[in-house]
Amino acid sequence: MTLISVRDLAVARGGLRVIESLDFSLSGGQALVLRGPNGSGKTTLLRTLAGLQPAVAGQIDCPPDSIAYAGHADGLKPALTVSENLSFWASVFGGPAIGPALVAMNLTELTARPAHTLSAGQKRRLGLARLMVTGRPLWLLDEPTVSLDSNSVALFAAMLRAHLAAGGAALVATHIDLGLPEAGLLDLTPYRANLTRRDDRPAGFNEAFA
Ligand SMILES: Nc1ncnc2c1ncn2[C@@H]1O[C@H](COP(=O)(O)OP(=O)(O)OP(=O)(O)O)[C@@H](O)[C@H]1O
Repeated sequence: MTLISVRDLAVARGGLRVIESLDFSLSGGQALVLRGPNGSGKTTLLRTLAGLQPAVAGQIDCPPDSIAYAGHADGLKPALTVSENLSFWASVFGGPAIGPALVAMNLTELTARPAHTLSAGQKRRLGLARLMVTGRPLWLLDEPTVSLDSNSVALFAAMLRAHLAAGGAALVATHIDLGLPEAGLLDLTPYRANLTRRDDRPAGFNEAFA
C-alpha cells in the first residue's frame, strides 16, 4: 500500500525555493534515508510533507491521519512524567498501550520521572517512543538520533525495523549510518533549487510560527 506519493514537488523556506521537481513514493514496509548537505532542504521538505507549511508547487498524496512527525524538538510536556507523557500522546492519537514503547526505548526505569529531569538523550528516547503510541503508519523523522549514544541508536533502529515489519514506512533525515541496510536513499542534491529565485509565498501564509 502506498503511504505517500510526491509529484513535481517544490518547497520553500523564507520565501526562497530550496527543493524543486521532486518525485518519490513510499509504501508500507519501506524506509528512505533523506540525505543532503546542511541547508539543502531536508527539514523544509519534512515540514511540508507533515503539513506544517504549504508546498509551493506539486502534489502530495497520502491517506488522511497517516503521518507522525518528529522534528528537532522532542515535543515533551516537561511537568508530566515519562508515563504521563506517553499516555497523553496515546490519548491524543487514540494509539496503542504505552508498555511496548517504554520497553522499545529503554524507558521502563524512568517511568515516574518528570520529563524536565531527564538528560538530553533520555528526552530524545522519550520523544521517539512517542512515535509508537501514535499508531500512525508513516513516520517523518528529522535527525532522530541527535543526543543518542550508540546503544540507543541501535534501539531506535530496532524500533524502526519493527515498524516497517508491521507495514509502516519512514522517511528519515540523518547524517549518520542507522544500520538499516534495507533502507533506500533519497539524496536531495539533484533537486536543489536556485536559491536566488524568490517565490511568491502562498497567500496568507505566515512563517512566524516556524
Ligand atoms: N526560519 C528560516 N527562515 C529563513 N530561511 C531559513 C529558515 N530556516 C532555514 N532556512 C534556510 O532554508 C534552507 C533549507 O534549510 P533546511 O533547514 O531545510 O535544511 P537542512 O537540509 O535540513 O539542513 P541541516 O542539515 O543543516 O539541518 C537553508 O538555506 C536555510 O538557511
